[in-house]
Amino acid sequence: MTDTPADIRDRLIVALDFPNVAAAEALVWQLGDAVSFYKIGLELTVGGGLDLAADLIEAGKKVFLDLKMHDIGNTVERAVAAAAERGVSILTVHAYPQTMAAAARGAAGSKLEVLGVTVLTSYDAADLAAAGYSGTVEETVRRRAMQAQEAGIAGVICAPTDAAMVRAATSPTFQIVTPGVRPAGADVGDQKRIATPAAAMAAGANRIVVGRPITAAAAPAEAAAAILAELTQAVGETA
Ligand SMILES: O=C(O)c1cc(=O)[nH]c(=O)n1[C@@H]1O[C@H](COP(=O)(O)O)[C@@H](O)[C@H]1O
Repeated sequence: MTDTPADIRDRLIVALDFPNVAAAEALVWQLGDAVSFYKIGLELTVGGGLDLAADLIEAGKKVFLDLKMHDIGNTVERAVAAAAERGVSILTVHAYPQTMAAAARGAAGSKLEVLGVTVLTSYDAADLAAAGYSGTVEETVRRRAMQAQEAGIAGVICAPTDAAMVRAATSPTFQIVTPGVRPAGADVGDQKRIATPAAAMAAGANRIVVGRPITAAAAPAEAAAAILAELTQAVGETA
């Protein structure tokens, strides 16, 4: 079955990494109907993002609350349950087994998709080693993806360069969402494990997260349209 234009739109999640609601709303206004899914992360949450999440949901948009939770089980379970009540579509936790199991309990019976953050896209092998891990990036991502599936959460966040390996190691319904996406020639910034929107799709990602290539573009609506066109073509090629 091929994707409708609305399905393609839902595959692009725009990261609203802004310090306040006014700046985020200005971008949402500029992007209009072209974008249906927004991510509210740490910076905007501190800047009033939870109220904006409610407004976006009210306006018919989907919201990914990127809080990367990691705490004792009781705290995570209750915080995830509270997020589910807000009507957000996606919530992140760190991909530790105890945390993911608690998150699964908190989301039980709701429509909230909990995703485990495997290895940040700003990490390479040296960063992982410096954090005290002995396995390779690939081994760590694979283990965490399998533990996410075992814990019963919806899927993971991983780099687009990991997506094919995660897809092969997990069930077809397991959700793979990839940040670290850069259209060809775009500024890489602090990301280390990146790929283009088309490559992320071809590797098996369900959705991509894009921030600065849209939010810092001179013409954000045109940048989003170009990425959507690339996704449309990539989905057509993999169908
Ligand atoms: O959980 C995330 O969304 C996330 C995980 C990860 O490994 N890497 C990563 O970049 N992100 C988020 O994805 C977005 C990427 O933004 P850009 O690098 O500006 O496209 C940011 O909001 C990050 O917080």
